[in-house]
Amino acid sequence: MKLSSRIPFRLALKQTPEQRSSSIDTYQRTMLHSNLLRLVARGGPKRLMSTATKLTTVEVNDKTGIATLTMNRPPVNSQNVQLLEDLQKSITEIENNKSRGLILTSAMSNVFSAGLDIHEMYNTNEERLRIVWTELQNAWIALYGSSLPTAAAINGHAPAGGCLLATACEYRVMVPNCRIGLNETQLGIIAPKWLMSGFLNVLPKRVAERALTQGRMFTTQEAFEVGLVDEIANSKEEALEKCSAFIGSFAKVNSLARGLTKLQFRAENIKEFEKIREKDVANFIALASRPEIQKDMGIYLENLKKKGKK
Ligand SMILES: CCCCCCCCCC/C=C\CC(=O)SCCNC(=O)CCNC(=O)[C@H](O)C(C)(C)COP(=O)(O)OP(=O)(O)OC[C@H]1O[C@@H](n2cnc3c(N)ncnc32)[C@H](O)[C@@H]1OP(=O)(O)O
Repeated sequence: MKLSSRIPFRLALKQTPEQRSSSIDTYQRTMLHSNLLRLVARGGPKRLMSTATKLTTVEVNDKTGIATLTMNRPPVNSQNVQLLEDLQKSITEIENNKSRGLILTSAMSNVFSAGLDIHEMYNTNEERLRIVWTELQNAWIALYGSSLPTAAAINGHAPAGGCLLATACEYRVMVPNCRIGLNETQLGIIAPKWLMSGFLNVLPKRVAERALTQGRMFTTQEAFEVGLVDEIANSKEEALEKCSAFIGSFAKVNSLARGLTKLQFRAENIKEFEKIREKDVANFIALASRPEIQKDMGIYLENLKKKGKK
């Protein structure tokens, strides 16, 4: 089951708060049960494979059984609807193919992901905005809610939505001289709580609050010092090796117990997210449609283009 195939939230909205909370618990139980079945199924033999969607590839190492999911949308892996959908397909595939863990990385040489594709939000209609935001939510919950061990080999810059994907993983290894962070306040926008939750999981509250209010982009070294990334690697290859070593550290741990323990840690955030996900889409549409936000997006895109030409 894809975690994004979620509780029947429209039904839950018609219920009393008590009924709603019980529906959410039912969802959680269903989610844990389905992840449990997947974990039990994972006990079988490993398979070697290499597959691709339009914008992602999945390669499973036949020796370690670890899958590497690579985002490949030049020039900067900005997250359009296609990339967000392909990420979900690849995550589901990795969860179903008996892989031992998932490493997320990028095919670009200096960018992990530039976050949401701003072109997708600029000069568009409400329906498109709804699709963009829903697919971002779906991609995030598929990664954040996966019971597999997950790690990000951050081989380049990871602003905003790039940081979101990296912090949805359990472990992060980053190459030097890049930047990572949630820069939303710098753009004059407010990231919703669920979007911050991975960040809040890994940083002390005080550090997270300051970084989020400043819209701070950490250098690799700074990110390592505050704990936003776990290790620094000198190359993408080394980052992949370190991520594999992290996933390998669970080799002797019962995978069912591991996965369920992880999900218990994340259940509260997932539950909160499920409660507000529809409202969150409406909020995003309202925010992104505002004329002043549209104007700022246009200026931001122009500046990015000018910078690119320098
Ligand atoms: C203003 C946004 C308003 C949003 C409204 C509501 C949103 C509410 C909630 C917010 C949640 C998530 C938000 C996001 O994820 S928004 C995206 C934020 N991302 C950024 O700010 C990153 C911007 N990009 C960069 O800083 C740099 O590109 C880079 C990633 C550090 C890479 O630098 P580089 O020198 O290697 O490449 P560069 O020359 O800058 O870019 C190459 C081309 O790619 C285009 N481009 C870069 N980033 C984006 C992007 N996010 N969306 C679309 N296009 C992007 C850039 O314009 C260049 O294009 P061209 O070749 O000149 O045509």
